[in-house]
Amino acid sequence: MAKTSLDKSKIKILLLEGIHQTAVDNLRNAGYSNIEHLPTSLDEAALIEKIRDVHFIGIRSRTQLNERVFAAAEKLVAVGCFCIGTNQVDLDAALARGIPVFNAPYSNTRSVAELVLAEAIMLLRGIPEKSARAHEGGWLKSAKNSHEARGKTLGIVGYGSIGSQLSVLAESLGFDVIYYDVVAKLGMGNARQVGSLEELLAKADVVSLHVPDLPSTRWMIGAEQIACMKPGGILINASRGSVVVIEPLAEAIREGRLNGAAVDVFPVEPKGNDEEFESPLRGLPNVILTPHIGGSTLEAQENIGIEVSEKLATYSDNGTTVTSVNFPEVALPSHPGKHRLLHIHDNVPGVMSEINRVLSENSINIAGQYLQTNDKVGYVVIDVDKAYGPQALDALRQVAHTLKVRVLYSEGSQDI
Ligand SMILES: NC(=O)C1=CN([C@@H]2O[C@H](COP(=O)(O)OP(=O)(O)OC[C@H]3O[C@@H](n4cnc5c(N)ncnc54)[C@H](O)[C@@H]3O)[C@@H](O)[C@H]2O)C=CC1
Ligand SMILES: O=C(O)CCC(=O)C(=O)O
Repeated sequence: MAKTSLDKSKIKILLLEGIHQTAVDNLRNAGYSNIEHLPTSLDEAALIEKIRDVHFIGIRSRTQLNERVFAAAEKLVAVGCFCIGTNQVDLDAALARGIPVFNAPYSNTRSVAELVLAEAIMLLRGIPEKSARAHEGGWLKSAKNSHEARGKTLGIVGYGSIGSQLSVLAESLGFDVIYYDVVAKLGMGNARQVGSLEELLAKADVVSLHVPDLPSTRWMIGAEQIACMKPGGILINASRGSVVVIEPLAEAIREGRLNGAAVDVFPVEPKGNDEEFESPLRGLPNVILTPHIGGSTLEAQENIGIEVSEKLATYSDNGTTVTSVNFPEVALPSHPGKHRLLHIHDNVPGVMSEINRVLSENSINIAGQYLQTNDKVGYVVIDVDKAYGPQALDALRQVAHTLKVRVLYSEGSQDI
């Protein structure tokens, strides 16, 4: 009997952190029924236990997929980050096991930009403090430290998707926009790139951070940088908690050197809504603290659910890895009537000739072959006319430097 693929109902999908229902619906419509959908993240011990028989996992920013978790994930085929940032995933550990990681690079961009703009206006007017006082029965009617946005300088650090979207919205409200980025970028509208972080900090009334978590951005705003900011300046961080050293920021607010701050992301964030949030910023005047909700709008979450689940289903069904953040990108046609082999291996010389030797020795004629590599991994997809026999598959798995082999039969179901 011809070898048959693993039934889709046996492909186990684990979705954590309250990923939007659109993801579940989309995966079900694509034929995947074995879906566990949990509202929270899992701690490392629970995750290690659960991930052993999982083929696809979906997470947001809270779940840490580290080397120890990947080591336990014996059946894992792909990871979906239902967010922009992928710093919570050890991308090299995934790559070393032949596991592509996908994300949603644009779906919550607008949500973050809108929140930051609103916060800039609220902080320029001292609203957090005035509102808190009114809630307590006080009446802080005063124009002291209250400013229009018009004509103020907004300094954006990291002029990528969010930074540039914010730039457009802010300019339409009358901000003068300057930005600092390590890459030369064309400014939107009248926005101007400045040559250094120090220059931006010295010129901006409001500084907003939109860099990814990288070794080069870790703690990039500390005491020295805060001291470079304009007296009475405002700092907004909706990027990552590793970008700003919190204590000097708190001190600058306490001493009145800065007029306000909005912080959405923290060095340590509660693991769930039941855990207490602790921060030196708690209780400080004109400081907006939000629980990492920059991208948490219904619109963004709905779109992210669709986008990332589609990427997972497409990879599962036909091997396409386009937009993966750690993997060689291959765009594949559908393969009616063909049997598709996915071979993932260390990118070292000689692997392709070994694969082709095995195919030739087993009289397997190649109908299509698609190869991409990155500096660590090679990903080759081979379509053939007849089913791979167990002997050929075993030989392909034995090829030195093989990381993972999967077969997708033309019916669309697969052998994992
Ligand atoms: N608070 C929240 O809920 C959310 C937070 N984020 C965070 O925002 C970050 C930015 O998102 P996008 O704009 O989509 O990313 P992006 O990749 O489009 O833009 C990042 C920009 O930062 C620049 N950059 C990198 N290193 C830099 C450095 N040392 N100094 C100055 N610029 C530097 C890059 O060249 C790039 O232009 C994400 O990586 C994520 O961590 C994203 C979405 C939601
Ligand atoms: O929605 C989330 O959990 C995280 C949002 C975020 O920080 C991102 O998209 O990078």
